[in-house]
Amino acid sequence: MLTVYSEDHALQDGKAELIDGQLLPCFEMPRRAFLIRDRVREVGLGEIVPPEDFGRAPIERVHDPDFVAFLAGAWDEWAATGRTCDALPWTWPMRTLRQIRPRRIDGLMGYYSFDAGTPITAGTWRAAYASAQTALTGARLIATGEQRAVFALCRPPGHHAAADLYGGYCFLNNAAIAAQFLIDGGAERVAILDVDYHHGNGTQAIFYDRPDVLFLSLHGDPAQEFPYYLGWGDERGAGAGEGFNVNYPLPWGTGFPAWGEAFEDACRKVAAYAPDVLLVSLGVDTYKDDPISKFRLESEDFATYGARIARLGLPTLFVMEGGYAVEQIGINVVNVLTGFEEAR
Ligand SMILES: NCCCCCC(=O)NO
Ligand SMILES: [Zn+2]
Repeated sequence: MLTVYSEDHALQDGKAELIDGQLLPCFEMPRRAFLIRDRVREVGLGEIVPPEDFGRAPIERVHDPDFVAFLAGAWDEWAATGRTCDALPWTWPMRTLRQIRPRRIDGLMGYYSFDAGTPITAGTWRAAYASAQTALTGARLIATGEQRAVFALCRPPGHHAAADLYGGYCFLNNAAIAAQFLIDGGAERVAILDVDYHHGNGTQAIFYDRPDVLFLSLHGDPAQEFPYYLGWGDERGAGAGEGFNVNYPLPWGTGFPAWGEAFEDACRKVAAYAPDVLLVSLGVDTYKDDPISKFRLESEDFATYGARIARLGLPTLFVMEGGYAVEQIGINVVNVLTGFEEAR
């Protein structure tokens, strides 16, 4: 399996995130992608290639141009105020307040974000842009038939980012950008299967009223888990998209037996939808030792579900999302991919 990877991911190297009531070192760190890359090399998964550059147009097919312009210029605006630390929002336009775009960078960050755990740094825009290009390159390789399965080693991740919203360590929604690129290139149906521990609220929101992209997500029950305010079981899509959004909220402590049951149901729904391409938002924070998550998958379970994905027999693009048990991340990610390869 070919891997697409950009060294520019390392330009996103935040110093701190607000979590558990304190500023802690960022869990979403460059070492995550380095260790995944090293494991890909170690097992000989396949060639590793840099992304092509598709420009901003495919990004703006998903994200609002004013949001993209904000992300591209946010660090400079922050630095122009004389501050050198990471840029973190600290106030948001909640109930009773207007959804109006202020001028001050502090207000703009609150307008465009939904948490204080996603630092904007001097390198954020270049890293996020490269991550989107990484997913787009994988999509092109699949669309042209050059590859049947590709691993887009994206960092920063993307599934929490919506049309004009960032958060959850995500700035641009790599999987959604790739899905839209495939649709624009002639695909009639694309399925996005999100196996990250957290609900892909951004991906859901982007395609919620559309039948041409089926979104399915297994995740920590939002009644008790981030992102809390989306990902509930009664969210099935809207308008023409009714029935094309499927959430599987699962309780803390969920292990592979229960997780696998939901996953099997999701796979059957993907098969019934018969997409031209399957995208997998591959987060491995479902692992039992993940420091910020509460499922109980073992490393071998990742190979098991990778093989199940292969048995769908679809052109498949794996897009890297979360996973913070850093010393094990390479093994868990590549277990999915080798499990897939061995079952093809
Ligand atoms: N800082 C709060 C938790 C962010 C979750 C990031 C993630 O892994 N999403 O999939
Ligand atoms: Zn996650």
